[in-house]
Amino acid sequence: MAASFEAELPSKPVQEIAQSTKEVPERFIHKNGYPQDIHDSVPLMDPLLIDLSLISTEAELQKLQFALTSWGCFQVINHGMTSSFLDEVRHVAEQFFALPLEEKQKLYLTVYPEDLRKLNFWPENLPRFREVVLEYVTNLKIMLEVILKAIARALTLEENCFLNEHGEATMIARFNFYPSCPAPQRVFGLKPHGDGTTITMLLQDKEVEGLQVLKDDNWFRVPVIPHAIFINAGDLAEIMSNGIIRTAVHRVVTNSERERISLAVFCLPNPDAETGPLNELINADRPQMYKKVKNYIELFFQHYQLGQRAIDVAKL
Ligand SMILES: O=C(O)CCC(=O)C(=O)O
Ligand SMILES: [Fe+2]
Repeated sequence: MAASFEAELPSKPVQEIAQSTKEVPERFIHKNGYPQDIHDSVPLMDPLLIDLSLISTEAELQKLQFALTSWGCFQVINHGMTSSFLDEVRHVAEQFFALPLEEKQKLYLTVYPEDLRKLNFWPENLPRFREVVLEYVTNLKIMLEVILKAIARALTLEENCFLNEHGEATMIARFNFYPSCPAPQRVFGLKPHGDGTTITMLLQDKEVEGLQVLKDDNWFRVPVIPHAIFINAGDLAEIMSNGIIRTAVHRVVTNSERERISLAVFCLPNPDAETGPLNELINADRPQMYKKVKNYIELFFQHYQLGQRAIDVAKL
């Protein structure tokens, strides 16, 4: 139910709807047998913590390899950002959602490349918003490189190969707001999806759980670890790794008690460049499984609208 990229925005933002009524509009009711037991019976997953300060050690790279190939996600700690700074990021996100509607509607933030930052569209009435968000994404940009290098090493490849295939990163920040919901058994916060990214870096709500990940046809709750950043591999990591990394399919469930906020930063390759499986990962045992793709995000949203997955089109 969170507002997603522009194409998906409902006519009236969900935050406003939740404020004006306790009835859930029909279009939010999930049609395909939403399970009643979404919360209690879904097990908690292992946190899959990766310590970035130890990322060049064999032990950490092995954990990363396991996380990428079996789950497609992990959580990073010791990333260099303090807990109080992460709280400040959450705080500006909360302030943002308290703004009048016109200010919020303008927002969909490309943060990299820098020349595509349309700072004039950023909320003006929040004194610390720009500064905090810019500091946060500057840190994430550095972290993206560290992670792409670590992913290469975890797959026993030369450390720059993912980074080179990726090229200059596009990074898009999206603030998600999930109101408390009177019918959590029947309404998703976000329906099951894989992201159309290389990786997505998510700052979760500090207290309210809601994110779940699919593994071998079973859902697992992602634990809230306030000082960690949750990283999920998207379709482009699956494509670049020729299927060795699995996109983490995930969903967000709602609850009737509390609202939830998260900040997702989507990391994508340059949309004008072709991105495909790394040559190092194509061989007689593992033939090329995906086509090269260009401007994948567009393909992604065309399919998302139809409830389909773009990665299926990219498969050979
Ligand atoms: O809010 C979350 O926990 C997940 C958000 C998400 O999956 C997305 O924005 O694509
Ligand atoms: Fe997502």
